[in-house]
Amino acid sequence: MSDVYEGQEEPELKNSTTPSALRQEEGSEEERLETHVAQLRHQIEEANYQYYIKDNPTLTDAEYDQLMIELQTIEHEHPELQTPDSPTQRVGTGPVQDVPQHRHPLPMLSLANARSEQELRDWHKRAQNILPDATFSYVCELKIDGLAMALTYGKGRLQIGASRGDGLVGEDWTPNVRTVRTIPQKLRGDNIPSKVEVRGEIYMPIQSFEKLNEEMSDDRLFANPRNAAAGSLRQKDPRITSTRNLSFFGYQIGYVDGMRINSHWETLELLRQWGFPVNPHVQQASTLEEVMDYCKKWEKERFNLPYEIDGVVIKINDLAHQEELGTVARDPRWAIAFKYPPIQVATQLLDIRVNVGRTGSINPWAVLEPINIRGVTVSRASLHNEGDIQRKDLRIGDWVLVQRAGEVIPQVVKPVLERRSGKEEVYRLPDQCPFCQTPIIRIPDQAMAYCPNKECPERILQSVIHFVSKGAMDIETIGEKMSKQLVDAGYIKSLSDFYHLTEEQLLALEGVKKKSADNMLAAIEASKKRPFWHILFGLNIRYIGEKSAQLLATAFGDIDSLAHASAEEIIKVPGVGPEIGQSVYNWLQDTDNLALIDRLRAAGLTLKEDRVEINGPLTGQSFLITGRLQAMTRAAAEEEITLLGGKIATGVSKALNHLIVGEDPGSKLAKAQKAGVPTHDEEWLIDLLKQHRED
Ligand SMILES: NC(=O)c1ccc[n+]([C@@H]2O[C@H](COP(=O)([O-])OP(=O)(O)OC[C@H]3O[C@@H](n4cnc5c(N)ncnc54)[C@H](O)[C@@H]3O)[C@@H](O)[C@H]2O)c1
Ligand SMILES: [Zn+2]
Repeated sequence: MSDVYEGQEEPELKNSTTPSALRQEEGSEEERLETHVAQLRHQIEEANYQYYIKDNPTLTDAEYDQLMIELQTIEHEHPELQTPDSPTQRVGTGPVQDVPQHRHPLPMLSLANARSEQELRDWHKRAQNILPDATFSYVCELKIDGLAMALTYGKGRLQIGASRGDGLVGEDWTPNVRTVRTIPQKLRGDNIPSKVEVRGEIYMPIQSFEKLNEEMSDDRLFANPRNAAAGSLRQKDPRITSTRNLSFFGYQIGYVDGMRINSHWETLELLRQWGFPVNPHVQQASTLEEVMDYCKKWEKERFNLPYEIDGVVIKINDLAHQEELGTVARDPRWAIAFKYPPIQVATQLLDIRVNVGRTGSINPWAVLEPINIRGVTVSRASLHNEGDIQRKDLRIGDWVLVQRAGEVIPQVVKPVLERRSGKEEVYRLPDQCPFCQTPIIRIPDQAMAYCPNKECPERILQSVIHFVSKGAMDIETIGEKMSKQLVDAGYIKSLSDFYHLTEEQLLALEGVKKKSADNMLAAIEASKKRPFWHILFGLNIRYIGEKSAQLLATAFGDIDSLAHASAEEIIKVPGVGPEIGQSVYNWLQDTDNLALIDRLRAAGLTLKEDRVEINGPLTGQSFLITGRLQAMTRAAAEEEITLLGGKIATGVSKALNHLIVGEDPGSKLAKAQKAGVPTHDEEWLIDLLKQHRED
């Protein structure tokens, strides 16, 4: 988690307001308390800004929560210190200036937290005291770790998608929200109100988060899927949002015109009918014991989910009860979040070592005293880069907090300063690559260090392992072990050597029989037909992930056009950006790399976007778009059609299969009608794409 603490001072953590802690300071007791409260508020405001506006938290959630609890406790004990603008009274933080604002017709609230069974019981007791005669039933939901959105539909069509902001005024992100594929543009069914506001969570699946971070430069890594989701949604260019694989779960109706809904469970059912994804694990409960069981069950099972949750939300089912219970400050009384403890454990940092990545990056990693975190023994963790180690001030011998969230690789969060003995050693990156002894280079303004030696054995091995992997050349029969055997035997010095391997060579390797040698050769042969973008991805160009490889392949069509493009032209491709663009450009300026491309071409690889070869559900069909689309940009629509195998025609002819007609269509419409080409509206296209999208 490289972003934690960046540029921030360590917050002073105090757990209680014991007078002894305060007495040591100057001034009267009240003054000291006031100053302390002001400090807390300032720290929380600052953390809110970094978290909600910059999508780049400077505290861990646990640290933030601790500050908040402290402030709440003081305000509770000293009501005279409470102010209406205290962070305890408001959610989130106001919208940023240059984004259109959206005033929520009904405030978007936060949730009170329970961290133990007792706190859950206390919540229940408070509700029961207000409504002594009521028999409550509950709905239990997973607390998806994303960002809350309010989606306004008029006559069944999506009109506004807004973030929560400070609960009263949010940011209007409608064009970006439209790119989230699981959010319906149009409600389904015939039970559709004239106006309705649907609330839910936009989130990023863990897998997409990890992929995205692979493509980000190391000093811009997202701390967690929540920040990645927020950062991806809050983009000036919706085209970037559209590449980020965001998803959505609906969980509430903010308001609705002319429709009577009696329970929260009914709400969820309606949302499903209208076409919203509703989390499949929602469950009804009739007793608090059942609620507890649900909380316990998901505390364990949450690690098997493809997205992150940070707790469970419990809502009182009956909407009449909800209304009577109302809200207090920023939280409804009828709901509570049962939060899971952070998955951080302390252990000792025994050593720091480095490995070399497939692009030559020097990657330090932590050797840890083995420790069990949620059922998995962790003995090593990634440390990203030297800058990150310095920022966190990690020293060899330190006790450190390690966390493992979801499938995410274990991370060293920070040292436990209180446990320092003074014998800890400050770490410095070696001056030479430990695998080939070449002096390491550092690129100015980048946190990363690299082994520049293209013949570095470790770098070659890692690049080979990547080349044969699934998203790249998909040479299934060659795994990591075989890759190492091939490199060690000296057969593979360059990626193109794969295409000159002989059966004889393979049979000479330990444990290789004729059958497996034949299988390997067949798989290598088959890989020649891999579409261009997979090859581009397989070439181990710094920052190029699957998505950017697809974007580049679609934009340039073939390797020669890409190699002749200027850095500016590459950067201009929507979703690519300066870092990736510059990296691709630099890579293609290198004569060794160009020679590799020539050898791959000579071996028979397809280094162009052969559209017929994208064997997708739309293969063999041609499309043309005229007029303005509402839900997505034309470029995004064309890109998706292409990725599904469809072809974008250059003009109207009898051979054209589909003309998509947006708003204010041009002359193509008349031409198409004359030529008898089928025409469709945008919704038809959206349905078609939706139908064929593999998740
Ligand atoms: N690290 C930091 O610096 C920092 C700063 C600010 C906030 N935070 C984190 O954010 C929390 C406070 O944020 P918050 O005000 O969004 O409160 P919250 O996250 O505790 O709970 C409210 C939110 O839960 C979400 N949610 C997910 N699933 C839901 C469901 N099924 N039903 C209803 N809501 C659901 C919604 O987005 C809603 O807005 C803190 O406890 C802290 O963990 C951290
Ligand atoms: Zn090296």
